Amino acid sequence: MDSQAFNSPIWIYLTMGLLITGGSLMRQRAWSTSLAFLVLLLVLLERLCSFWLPTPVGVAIFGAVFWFVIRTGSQDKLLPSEGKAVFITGCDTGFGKAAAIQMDSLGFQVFATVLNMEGPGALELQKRCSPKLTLIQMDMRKHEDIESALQITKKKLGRKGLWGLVNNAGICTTIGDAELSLMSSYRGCMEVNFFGTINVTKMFLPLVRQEKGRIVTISSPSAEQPFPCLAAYGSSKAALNIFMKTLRQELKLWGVSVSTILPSSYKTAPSRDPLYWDDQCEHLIRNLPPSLLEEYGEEYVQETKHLFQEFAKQASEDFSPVINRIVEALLSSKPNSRYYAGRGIGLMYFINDYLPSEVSDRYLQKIFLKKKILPRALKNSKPPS
Ligand SMILES: NC(=O)C1=CN([C@@H]2O[C@H](COP(=O)(O)OP(=O)(O)OC[C@H]3O[C@@H](n4cnc5c(N)ncnc54)[C@H](O)[C@@H]3O)[C@@H](O)[C@H]2O)C=CC1
Ligand SMILES: C[C@]12CC(=O)[C@H]3[C@@H](CCC4=CC(=O)CC[C@@]43C)[C@@H]1CC[C@@H]2C(=O)CO
Repeated sequence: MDSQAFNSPIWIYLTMGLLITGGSLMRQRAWSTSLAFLVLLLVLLERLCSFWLPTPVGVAIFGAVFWFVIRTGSQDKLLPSEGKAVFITGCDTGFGKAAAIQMDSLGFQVFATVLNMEGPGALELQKRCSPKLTLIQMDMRKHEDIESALQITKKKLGRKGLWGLVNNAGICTTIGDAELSLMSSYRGCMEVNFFGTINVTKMFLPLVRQEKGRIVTISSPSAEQPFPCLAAYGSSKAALNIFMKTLRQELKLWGVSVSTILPSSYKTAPSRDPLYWDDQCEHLIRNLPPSLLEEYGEEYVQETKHLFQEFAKQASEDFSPVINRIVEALLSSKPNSRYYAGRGIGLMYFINDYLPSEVSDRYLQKIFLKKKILPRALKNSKPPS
């Protein structure tokens, strides 16, 4: 093919279209026959745009139409919710409480666990939800609590199994550099986010297998991307992610679907409470080895806390993207293995998946914590070349 053939905008559109197609289909797992149809649509659309429109306008229209086709083409049908039993952890606050209320309103038989049966979250659930909802006290660090929750659930279900298990509960015990984070913080995150979640999953799996149901786990992009100062939390979620990916493969035989939800940043309990992070920061400074505190400096640790508290102010207060994804993962006729929930998450993953790590690392540092203070020991030394 001579070089003239490549001066047509077709190659720009086609490359862009296939890149968007590939990325979006991978995201949506829409491995449907629409691929051939979509490629033909790309070529036809390009001919129309390149004949009658200047390239930038043509690319813009082409991109908009293509995105619309992808978005509508990948919506699956939803199964009925009436009478389906769902067990959801961490309903005192945040996504868990909102999801329990939403699922109860959709007719699910909800088993909602809370840490504090007399807390405001539990009282709100009792007030707002139907009598079908069962509140259960459960600290997922305690095997006996999980066992008790399982017995209560089984007694209520009778001969029925469990359609859905929503692993929502999770904590972030510290915001700090990986080197500065205390081992107690690493263990605290692992105890709840990993060991607690897999213990609940293993104990409730027989009930879910009985219904050929769904397991939905709320993870975090910090499990897959190096968010600064979230090594303890991100590591625990990374361990959880690989557990769920493995489980998804192994449970196909049983007809059980396993999905992971990856939310962006939301103003739930941890982000709402600056005092929580003041305490975390004071605890860290009190417990750091003196030599390490000397090398980094207290002002460096305090800056991290202040930047995080500033970041938390811009977190979204509308939880509906997450709640809608949870319901979709429970009721879709073809649930995805992964769901992104929130603004900017697609771009974040595009940068992470397709651009050099230098770019994606810098992007994360820009969007999350724009640190300006250097560790004390570096202030007098030459910057690395
Ligand atoms: N808020 C956000 O920006 C994001 C949150 N997530 C994840 O969403 C999930 C829900 O968290 P949020 O609603 O944001 O925060 P949240 O703090 O409002 O809710 C966490 C829930 O977990 C429960 N919990 C904590 N320790 C527990 C334990 N030992 N046993 C049983 N339950 C326990 C709490 O009572 C609370 O109800 C978590 O897994 C979190 O990692 C993921 C990405 C973003
Ligand atoms: C840790 C926590 C939940 C998260 O996963 C977010 C984090 C703030 C920075 C983020 C931005 C994103 O776009 C993806 C999610 C996240 C890594 C949040 C700070 C407090 C949240 C928490 O404690 C959850 O239990």
